[in-house]
Amino acid sequence: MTVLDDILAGVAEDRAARQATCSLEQLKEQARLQPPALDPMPTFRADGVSVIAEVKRASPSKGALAAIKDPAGLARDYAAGGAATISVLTERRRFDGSLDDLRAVRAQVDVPVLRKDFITTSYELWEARAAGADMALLIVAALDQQALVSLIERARSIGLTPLVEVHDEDEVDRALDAGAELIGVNARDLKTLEVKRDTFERLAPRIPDGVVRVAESGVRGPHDVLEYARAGAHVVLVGETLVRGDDPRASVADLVAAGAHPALQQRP
Ligand SMILES: O=C(O)c1ccccc1NCC(=O)[C@H](O)[C@H](O)COP(=O)(O)O
Repeated sequence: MTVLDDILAGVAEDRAARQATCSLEQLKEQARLQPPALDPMPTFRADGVSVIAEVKRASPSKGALAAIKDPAGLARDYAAGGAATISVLTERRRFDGSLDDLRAVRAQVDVPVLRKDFITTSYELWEARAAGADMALLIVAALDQQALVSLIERARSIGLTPLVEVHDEDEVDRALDAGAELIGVNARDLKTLEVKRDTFERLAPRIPDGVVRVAESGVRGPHDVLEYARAGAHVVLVGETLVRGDDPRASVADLVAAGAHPALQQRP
C-alpha cells in the first residue's frame, strides 16, 4: 500500500464518521449561511510571486512539526506578513489537522483560505465551503479523470476555487484536460516523500501561461522563491519552513519581498 492509499483509506473512514452525524443537506444549509467565497485568482495573476502560507502541524514525512496552539493567531501573523492565501491542512490522522482549525482561521483573516486535504467526494467540498473555505485542493493522483472533472465543476459551482495538484507529466495533461486554471506542482514525491524541487522546473513548461502555476513544497527561504519564480512559478505554497521558524510574520514577509523582486515583475 502506498502512502497515498493509506491516507485515502483513513480519510474515507473519517469522512464516513462525519457523514453519520451531518447530512449533505445540513452542510449545504451551513454553506448558504457563509459570506460569498473570496476569489484568489486576481492576486495570483498579478505581477510578482504570491505566497500561500500553510498551517501544518505534522506530516507523514516528518511526524510532528510544531505544537500550534493557536492556528488562528498563526494565520493572522501570516496575513500580516503579506500572505495572499492561508492553506489549512484538515486531514486528521497524518497531519493532525481539522476543520476546526480551518473555521478558526477563517474567522480571523480576510484573505482566501484553502482547505488542503485528500478530497475525493463532493461532500468534502461542501464541508469546505460550510467551514468558510474559499479554495479546495484536488490531487490528480487520488482521482480518476471523471471524478477530477466532476469535482472541479462542483467546486466552482459552490464558489470554491480548485487548486489542482500534479506530480508528473501525465498528471499535468490530465489537469489541463479537466479544465484546471490553477495547477500546483508538488515537488514531494507521493511514493518516496522525497522533495525534488527540480520537478517544478521540469513540469512548468507544460503548463500554458494562461494557467496559474503554483510551486508546492520545499521552500526553505527567499532563494527558493526566486528559483521557483525563475522556473515559471506565479505562486509558492510553504508549510514546514514557516511553522518551524521563530517569527512567522517576518518569515512570510521575507518570502513576499523575494516574490516582489523587480526582476519578477514582467508577467507574460
Ligand atoms: O508533507 C508531507 O509529508 C506530505 C506527505 C504526503 C502527502 C502530502 C504531504 N504534504 C502536503 C503538502 O503538499 C505540503 O504540506 C505543502 O506542499 C507544503 O510543503 P512544505 O513547505 O515542504 O512543508
